[in-house]
Amino acid sequence: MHHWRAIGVAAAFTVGCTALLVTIACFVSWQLALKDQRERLTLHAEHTVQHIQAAYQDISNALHLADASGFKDCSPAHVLRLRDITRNTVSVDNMAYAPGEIVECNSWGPLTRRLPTIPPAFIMPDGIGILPNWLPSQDARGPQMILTFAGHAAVVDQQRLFGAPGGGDGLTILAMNGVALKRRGHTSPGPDPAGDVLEETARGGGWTVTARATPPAFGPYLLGAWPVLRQILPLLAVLSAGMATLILRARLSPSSELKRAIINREIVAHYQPIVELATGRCIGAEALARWRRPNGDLVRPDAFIPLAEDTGLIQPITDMIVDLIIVELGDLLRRTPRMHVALNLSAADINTGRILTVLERKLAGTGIAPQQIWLEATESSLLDLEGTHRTLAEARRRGHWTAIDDFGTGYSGLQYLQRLPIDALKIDKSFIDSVGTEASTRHVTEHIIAMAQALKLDVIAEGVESELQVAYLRERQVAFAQGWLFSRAVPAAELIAFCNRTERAAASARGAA
Ligand SMILES: Nc1nc2c(ncn2[C@@H]2O[C@@H]3COP(=O)(O)O[C@H]4[C@@H](O)[C@H](n5cnc6c(=O)[nH]c(N)nc65)O[C@@H]4COP(=O)(O)O[C@H]3[C@H]2O)c(=O)[nH]1
Repeated sequence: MHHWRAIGVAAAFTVGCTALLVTIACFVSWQLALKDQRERLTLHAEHTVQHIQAAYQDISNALHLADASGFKDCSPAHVLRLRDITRNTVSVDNMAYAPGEIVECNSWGPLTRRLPTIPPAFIMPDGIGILPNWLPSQDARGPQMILTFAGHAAVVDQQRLFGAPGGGDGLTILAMNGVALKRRGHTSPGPDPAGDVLEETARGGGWTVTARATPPAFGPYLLGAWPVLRQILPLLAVLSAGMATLILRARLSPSSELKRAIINREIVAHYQPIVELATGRCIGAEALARWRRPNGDLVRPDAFIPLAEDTGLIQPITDMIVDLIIVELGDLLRRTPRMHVALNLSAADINTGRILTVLERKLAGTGIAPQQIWLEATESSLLDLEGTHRTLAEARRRGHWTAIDDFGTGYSGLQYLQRLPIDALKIDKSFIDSVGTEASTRHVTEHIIAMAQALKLDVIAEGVESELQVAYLRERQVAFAQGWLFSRAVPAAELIAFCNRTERAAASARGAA
């Protein structure tokens, strides 16, 4: 179920990621298109400036030629001269003579209707006046530009003047020397009233030209780009699926699952009672970690403690068990000072001694005495003898009891035991199992008990499952035991009930005696 959910998440991730990648690709290509348009706009403005400069040179020559001709009378010779100049100047459509308030003649001859002159919008440094946006009539030719000098005027097609190469594609010249330009088909100068616009300005030879374009909006651009996008879509989907697989693998790896379990506080503690064989009373319990999965399954420590030890996750687990002991058994321990809880330590906890400061910090102010927390080190984890010695000695100095767990499964001999600062020894279940059997280990069991007693260590038998084993242990003065015969590892509430029950039973046995 858990995996199906993860696969569902991965599928959703793939779709989401593909959509995101498509959006990013579209956005980036849209931005590139805008950048490209901006560059073309700049180029267009620069070309226009160059074009105007060249055309202006021509027009200026034409005006100076007209002036130099000396004609000021609109005589046929004057008109002929104007016609000649017009024909020989590419940019100029017509030449006129207007020394006062009306235009007197042009290259076609004297004017038959009265046409008043209009003052220029601005004057260039060389004295030529310029009037853009002149519409002689509502004819289809569009706005004209009039350049005047010493009574003569040159009429120029404004659109042709600004029709520099590099234009097109919706690029237009918006203004010249600060004057907004009318375009063909537009009745008023200036930008379109709505929408985003891009504008770029270029300067040169006394001319300032602003070019303008309407950039494509994101939505319409996408529609245009869809055929290309469709081609790369499978590639993006494969890329997303690859990423989803990698993430899924990392998420489903046992160590990341365990890490998540720790963060989600899925690690819980069960407690197995330790009983005094002489009275049957509960004298304490061993805290044993369990992993309660979100679906309620309880995972045994053998399935995750080795992984936790390998991946450095054992220390947060130990800390979590300490927290649980304080919260769940705090009341019991405060009420019954002779009771203890045994905490399993990992090799890392023992070698570094870190657990001692953790315990000191966590126990402070709880009313739980250090001697109520027994520290168990498995025999197989005692690799670093010096570190172990230091930590166990310091633990005892702080008041904790120390015990060797699973004794007999490693290679420790009497000499080794003698040197370790410990209070108790737990005999591994495999030796207790041999009691009453013909197994060769049964002699070792005898030997371990004798050895522990010789060293004046408390002995706790682990994995006691039968009365026969109890009788055997009693006979050899083994004081304490734990095992399924008494109780399995149970949640805190059941442990407390078990201890109360054994306490009442022991009291009534004492009363009866
Ligand atoms: N068949 C049988 N089994 C019995 C009987 N009595 C007790 N047991 C089991 O024997 C194990 C005793 O714990 P252990 O030797 O410390 O061995 C523990 C301990 O080494 C490790 N462990 C458990 N909790 C922690 C922890 O919080 N930290 C560390 N570092 N190790 C832990 O995992 C090991 C296994 O723990 P569990 O699976 O809980 O298994 C427990 C307990 O449930 C019995 O009569 N019959």
